Amino acid sequence: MDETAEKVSQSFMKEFNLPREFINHEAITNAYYTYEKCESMANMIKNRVNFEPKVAIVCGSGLGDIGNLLENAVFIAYSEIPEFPRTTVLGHKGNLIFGNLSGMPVVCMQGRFHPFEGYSMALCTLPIKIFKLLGCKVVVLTNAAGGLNRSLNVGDIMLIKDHMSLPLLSLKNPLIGVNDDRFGPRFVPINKLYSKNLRDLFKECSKELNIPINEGVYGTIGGPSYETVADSKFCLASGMDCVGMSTSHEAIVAAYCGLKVLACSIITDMAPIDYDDHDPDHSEIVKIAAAKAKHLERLICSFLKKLKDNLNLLD
Ligand SMILES: O=P(O)(O)O[C@@H]1C[C@H](O)[C@@H](CO)O1
Ligand SMILES: Nc1nc2[nH]cnc2c(=O)[nH]1
Repeated sequence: MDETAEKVSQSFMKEFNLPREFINHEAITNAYYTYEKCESMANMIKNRVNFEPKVAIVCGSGLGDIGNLLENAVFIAYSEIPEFPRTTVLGHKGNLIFGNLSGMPVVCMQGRFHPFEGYSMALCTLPIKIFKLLGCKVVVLTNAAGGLNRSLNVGDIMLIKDHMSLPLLSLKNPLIGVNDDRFGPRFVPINKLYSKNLRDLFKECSKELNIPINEGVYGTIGGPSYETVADSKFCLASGMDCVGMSTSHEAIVAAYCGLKVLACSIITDMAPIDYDDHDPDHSEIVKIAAAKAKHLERLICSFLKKLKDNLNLLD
């Protein structure tokens, strides 16, 4: 660590009375955002909205319009919630929206936090803990992703059946630090992370609406730089079907907190696997996600309706 970073870290630890061993970025965040602090953030929100959501929807890049579908919507800007992070990325507005969607009480996160913005994984996933404390049972994660598998096309919807996260594999994990059992257990099995029951329900919606979907493995890289050709080839050969910079760590914290997870990618571009391939461009990615969001919105609405008729899946 350089000298300035060390000084900042020292003064932070002194201010919050953290022992020396909390030098890890994730551990510091987790030590700071205690269960009690998260509870008081959740209580502040409950007092504002007087509404108990059962499902949380996290909107990916360019997918924030999902939030505008909610009936009797109540908006809370992230800036109104003390100690909640702020969004910094184009296509991520920064509101929690509460309301009903297909008869299901929902909270929608219109804009997410990414590790490349400088936030720890633990801070990026703080909202998931808040959703748990608000009473949510399910989280629906959405994202914009680059297609690696050449059987995918721009505009396709990919239901995530599993993930591979390069940051998470290398000890950048939101659960690092002293564990509070009130959130979840120390060690978390994640081999069945993306609920089969919820995926089956989503597949039924796809058939009924005649909106084809693919199923595959989502890969997470740290970003904000996109992949080199060699990176893409490595990711593809490792079994990733598409690649993005979010979602996996959120899914892990959801599972840790006992929430069921459904996750979908919109393929907004093809990740470069040849030196002549097109450069990924974030403003294009946001435009394409927004333009293709209608099908995903219809699927999510139909999924919530089915979930309402199968509330046993929430147990
Ligand atoms: O929030 P998501 O995962 O949808 O955002 C994607 C991944 C990067 O943040 C960005 C790259 O263009 O879009
Ligand atoms: N290539 C590529 N395309 C994307 N589209 C959205 N996210 C990504 C990413 O991480 N890589």
